[in-house]
Amino acid sequence: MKITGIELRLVDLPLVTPFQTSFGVELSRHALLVRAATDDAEGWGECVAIDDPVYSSEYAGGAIDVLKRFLIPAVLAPGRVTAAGVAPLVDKFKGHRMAKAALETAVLDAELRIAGLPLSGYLGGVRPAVPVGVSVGITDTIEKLLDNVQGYLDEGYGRIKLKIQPGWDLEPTRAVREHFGDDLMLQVDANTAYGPADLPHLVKLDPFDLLLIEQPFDEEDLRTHTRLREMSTTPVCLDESILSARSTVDALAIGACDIVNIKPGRVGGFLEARRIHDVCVAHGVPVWCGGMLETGLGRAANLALAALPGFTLPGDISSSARYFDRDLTEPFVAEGGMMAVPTGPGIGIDPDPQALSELTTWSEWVTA
Ligand SMILES: O=C(O)CCC(=O)N[C@@H](C(=O)O)c1ccccc1
Repeated sequence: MKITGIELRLVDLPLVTPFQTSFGVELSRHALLVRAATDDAEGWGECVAIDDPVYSSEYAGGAIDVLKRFLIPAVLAPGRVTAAGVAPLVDKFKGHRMAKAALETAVLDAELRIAGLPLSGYLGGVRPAVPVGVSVGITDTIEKLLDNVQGYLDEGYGRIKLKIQPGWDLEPTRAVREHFGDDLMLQVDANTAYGPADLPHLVKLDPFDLLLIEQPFDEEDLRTHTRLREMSTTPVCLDESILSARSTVDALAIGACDIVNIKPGRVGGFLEARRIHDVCVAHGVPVWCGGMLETGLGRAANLALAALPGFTLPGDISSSARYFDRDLTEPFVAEGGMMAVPTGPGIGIDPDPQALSELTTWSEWVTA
């Protein structure tokens, strides 16, 4: 496939409410989009890097720079490219998995649109709809948290994920469990906010019968995750530590997790995400699809991945309205805790031209 040009575009989607995690408060989603133009179709990729390098080392400004100066020229140089050929072309540039993922996805989307093949079918999806949950940010009070959770349950979400951090963990988790009962599918996400000294404290989450505790310790500290699994009955899930199929094998080999959160943007794209899925299925480890406040473009692609057989736990693929008054695309809506997998070619959805135009804050064409 010949790519005639690549467009980088920043869009600014205000969040309906501030989203507080252990690493900061998001007020709006500044998403970096990559559009691959060919004579027969265009493909879209969404870079999940946020504004500041506080979730991982990547950030939107750095992704723009590495895409413009290194990744895009490497992919355009041969004159023709396939999606499977993107990773080998950019492998010499270390890291920058989120930037690489957006570029690979744009090329893959264009390729599949030309072939008339939905991303889900291409990846090996087996479900027409997938279970989805919702991520609930840290709030000022327990009462506000309970109101927020009630609101999401009223919208039909079956799984609740609570953000936790030191000082906001046992009490909010206990309050939600006691208020909504034992049947609620409930999990927590610490985003690396704890250290080895917190092991005895985190074991106190066991009585709340959580689905999992997500990434309590540093991305590079697999051993303390292993130690927590030895001390606690709550399944341990990794997020930030899972960068590739190789790092997944290492994490499983030392018993660092029971469950894996797969985010295609974090691991370099959907092809590596599928490899991680396959490694986990081979080890009997359940996976679910994490979210990074994606617009409908990234949400559509995540739904395709979540249709693979090993994705047996609800993903963070909430309705567009959970985050945005106005999405870039037709809004995604969860019904009864489920969301339909797009069936159109490629990611199966296009940005609304007016929304794209009005929400764009910057764009630039990069050609060979
Ligand atoms: O529903 C979503 O898209 C967000 C789910 C979520 O909580 N993502 C968290 C995470 O750590 O997993 C996150 C949010 C913003 C930025 C980075 C990470």
